[in-house]
Amino acid sequence: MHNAYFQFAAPQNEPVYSYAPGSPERVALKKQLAAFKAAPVDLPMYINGQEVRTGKTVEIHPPHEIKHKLGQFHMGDASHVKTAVDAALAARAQWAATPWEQRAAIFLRAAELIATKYRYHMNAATMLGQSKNAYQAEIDSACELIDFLRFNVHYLTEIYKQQPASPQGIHNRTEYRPLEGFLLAVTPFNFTAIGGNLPTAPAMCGNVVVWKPAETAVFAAAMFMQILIEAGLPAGVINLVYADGPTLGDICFNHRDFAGLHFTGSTGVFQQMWKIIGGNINKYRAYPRIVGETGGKDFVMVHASAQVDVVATALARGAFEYQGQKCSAASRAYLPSNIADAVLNKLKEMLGTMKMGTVEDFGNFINAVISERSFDKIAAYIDNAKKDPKAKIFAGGGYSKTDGYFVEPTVIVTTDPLYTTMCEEIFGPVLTIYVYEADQFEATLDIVDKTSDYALTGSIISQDRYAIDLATKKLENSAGNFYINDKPTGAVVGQQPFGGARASGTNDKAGSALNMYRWLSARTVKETMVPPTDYKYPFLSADAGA
Ligand SMILES: NC(=O)c1ccc[n+]([C@@H]2O[C@H](COP(=O)([O-])OP(=O)(O)OC[C@H]3O[C@@H](n4cnc5c(N)ncnc54)[C@H](O)[C@@H]3O)[C@@H](O)[C@H]2O)c1
Ligand SMILES: N[C@@H](CCC=O)C(=O)O
Repeated sequence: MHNAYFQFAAPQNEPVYSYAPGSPERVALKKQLAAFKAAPVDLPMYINGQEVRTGKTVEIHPPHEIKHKLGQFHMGDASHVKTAVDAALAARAQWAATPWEQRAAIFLRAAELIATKYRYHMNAATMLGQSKNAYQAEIDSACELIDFLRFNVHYLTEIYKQQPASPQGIHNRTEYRPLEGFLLAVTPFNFTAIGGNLPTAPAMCGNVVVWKPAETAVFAAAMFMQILIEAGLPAGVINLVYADGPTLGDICFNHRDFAGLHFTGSTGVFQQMWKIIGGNINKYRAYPRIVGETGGKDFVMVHASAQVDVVATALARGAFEYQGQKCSAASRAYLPSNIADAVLNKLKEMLGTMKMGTVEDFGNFINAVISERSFDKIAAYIDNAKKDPKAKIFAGGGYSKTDGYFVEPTVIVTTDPLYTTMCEEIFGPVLTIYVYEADQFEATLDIVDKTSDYALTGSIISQDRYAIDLATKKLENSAGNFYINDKPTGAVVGQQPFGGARASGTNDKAGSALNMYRWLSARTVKETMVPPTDYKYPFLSADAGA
């Protein structure tokens, strides 16, 4: 029974802990890392609120310490995907009818549990499973995930308030229903927060979800699922399955009740899914909503007026934090000839101080890349650059997979603005730099715009306001998130809604009201207080026959 309009506190961004030497959070996190390393985990799927163990197990190893076994997860097959879809559909009616304040409370409670009781569990699982240092885990698996949960509750509350006008004698209203069917959330390895956001954003809206995380991120995903259950998420609302992509797609994309896809990952996989959904369009009850945030080839454009230290720092952080495995990572930069040498030398000096190794050693800025497949792909790009006359390895270039998948932060300088590594997404710690004549700023902006099919993030670094204005205008379509005098990474929920256009995705801006609208289907209801009782218009009765 609703007998009040409920309000939720306006959300604030979760404060980022520093993990500085001697801090209590550093002690607590190290303790949790040690605990996880001492006791291997056995991770089930979660279908209809039940833990499902198949016995077909896949081992989990930290990418930076591949000989250590962290535990295992239980792989599912087509039958588990089917059961998950059935469980979701069975849960739908009751969940959709549950009042907003009750649904919201579950996600706010999950946010609170992560902020307090499970902060170090989430961070340690992300550090060990996905090879993130403490700071990178903190901004992801603690703060960004908490922010997604709290801010999305706020955005949805604001959406529900939006109502049409009602003139005298008529009451109009808009109801924001969940979609008719189930949602599929398919999530990438690189951000635990994205893994958490993709199933929960539609679920908040009253939808039911089948969630498949990347195999390399199962540890943190399962931890988050346990927290959702502890927070009171009813059985069947979100069903976490581990299945290979094509098997999952075969069941979900052929189902009459498939209502939408919430995807983040590579462009190729998303385009393949879209094609299959398009080919099956006659099978569905309604047009599925398709939201996908995908790859990037993110740029840093530097003007002749830029400060050397600002540029070198933006490149060092933007390109190499989390080993360049952010969709937003700077992977191509354009330096003006007047400061290029100074920037390159400063950058090399910074890279020389970056330590690489395990996540337990908090002195390491660089950890491992996610998998052997990824390592081999990155190493091939580096090897090709070593052989190509158009490219020169300016810094780094080394790699080893003896103990873990380690790739040195690598800077390639090229004489060709269309060299392969200026165009293709590598998704590793490789930055390619093209030096342009300082008086060719505007022509180089055209090159920046046309070089890549992607349009995710980009930066302009300049002290000249006219140059900033020109770049902002000319690169309007080149990046969904555009930064002025900053690195192109590190968007914060509620501050820089995130997403790109062109081949980078549908630009529905994760962590914003725009995204929440995609999971709602509006019904408009008009009620007439005193209905008319005669079909004739007034003018007909007044001048009858004239
Ligand atoms: N734009 C963004 O907001 C954003 C954010 C994070 C990552 N990314 C992108 O994600 C990519 C890196 O993540 P990744 O390596 O996990 O991406 P990926 O495309 O390899 O995998 C993403 C998800 O899709 C699944 N998948 C793969 N093939 C499938 C298939 N045929 N059918 C169904 N599911 C399938 C994977 O198992 C995983 O769960 C990069 O391209 C990066 O730019 C984009
Ligand atoms: N919020 C992150 C998203 C990165 C995606 O992989 C950023 O802006 O760097």
